[in-house]
Amino acid sequence: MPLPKQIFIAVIGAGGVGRCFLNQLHHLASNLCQNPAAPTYLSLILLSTSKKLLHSPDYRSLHLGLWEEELAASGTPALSPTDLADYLANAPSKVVLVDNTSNQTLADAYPLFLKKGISIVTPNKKAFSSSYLLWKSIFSAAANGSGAGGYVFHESSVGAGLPVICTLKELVETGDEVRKIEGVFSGTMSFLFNSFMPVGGGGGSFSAEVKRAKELGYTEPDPRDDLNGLDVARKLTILARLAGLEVESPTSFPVQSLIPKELEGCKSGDEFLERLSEFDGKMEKLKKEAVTEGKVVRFVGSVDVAKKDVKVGLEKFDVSHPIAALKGSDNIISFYTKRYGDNPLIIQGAGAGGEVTAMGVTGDLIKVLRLLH
Ligand SMILES: NC(=O)C1=CN([C@@H]2O[C@H](COP(=O)(O)OP(=O)(O)OC[C@H]3O[C@@H](n4cnc5c(N)ncnc54)[C@H](OP(=O)(O)O)[C@@H]3O)[C@@H](O)[C@H]2O)C=CC1
Ligand SMILES: N[C@@H](CC=O)C(=O)O
Ligand code: NA
Repeated sequence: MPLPKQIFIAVIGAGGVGRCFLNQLHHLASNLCQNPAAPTYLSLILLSTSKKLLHSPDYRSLHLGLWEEELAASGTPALSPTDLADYLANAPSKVVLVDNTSNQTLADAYPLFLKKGISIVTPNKKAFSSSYLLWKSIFSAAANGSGAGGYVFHESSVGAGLPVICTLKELVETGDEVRKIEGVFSGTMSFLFNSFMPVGGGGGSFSAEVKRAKELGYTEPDPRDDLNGLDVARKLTILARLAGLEVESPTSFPVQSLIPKELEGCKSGDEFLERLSEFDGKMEKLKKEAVTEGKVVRFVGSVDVAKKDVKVGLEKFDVSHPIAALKGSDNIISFYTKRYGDNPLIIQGAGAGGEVTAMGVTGDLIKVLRLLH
């Protein structure tokens, strides 16, 4: 009978994605500990939001079924990344940190966690799409880079749970030549244009659809980060880097913003959402122009690897184009490579939402658990 293995899990962020991840973790933990061939005990030792912290000073497992009540009752504030790294590095077995936030300070500390042997799984794009220096520091510290530290996986940082990053990595690692990546990379933008400007006419007002996208959990915590194009620019930065381009930052190439000039000074996302309807007329005009030409408008992006060209913005499409036919929060990502020739490898499906994003995070956790065995 093999010895049971224990892995400690620390989860930061319990919002739309974090909440779904915790449910999936509960399911996974129950299954793994019952595996008679190789039982693994996943112990949740820390759970934190920006204001509250639940943690186990003696590394005993917290109750996965009761996290919500216990976190709500906690009066302890969150730990700084340095204190968090010290606490996790002292755990008596391997640790996986699950970052379900969009926090930049935490992302900046990934090299520190990895060097201490802590593995990371995350849907947070910030670490992989900020400076190229941070990208290099992460992968030179990680065991699945050129370092000796923990493992790092971030499938849900592009296309939510869709297998986008693992596919691109396999194309590259098996010696294919990736020439161009293009498509719809934002669940929010896809939802907005599919519902505001559907093929066949109709659709709600643009500002009402933005509010709906937020309610459905598709947007970033602040929806302006979607509408300014930066979320798509971050995803393309990640894909371009994986395809071999040294993209310096998500602002080092052309990105079209849909934020009206007059609203650039809004103090909060809520103020922005309140005032957005003042600009619905502008979006209606865009819709009318496209309809007159028998087309629809969609928010797309592309990486041309040979030309080292990355761009993000609005484009018009014939109503018969596959991009015009997308539904809901669907992403569509086409990889043009030497091996696939003129018929690209295409990945399509929901590109935002708590459950599908958490699936990518839980899938990454399973990959780390296999490597830690
Ligand atoms: N939603 C989606 O469809 C997708 C999301 N993602 C990514 O997943 C991540 C989470 O998104 P989502 O769940 O929608 O966002 P939410 O805003 O719903 O949740 C964010 C969570 O992170 C917590 N948090 C923020 N800052 C900190 C901090 N400094 N320390 C501890 N906790 C913190 C928040 O706590 P508090 O409430 O106290 O602020 C909250 O619990 C983001 O990086 C997003 O880009 C990726 C793909 C798809
Ligand atoms: N806000 C993002 C969430 C996933 O990355 C999107 O809408 O695609
Ligand atoms: Na993905």
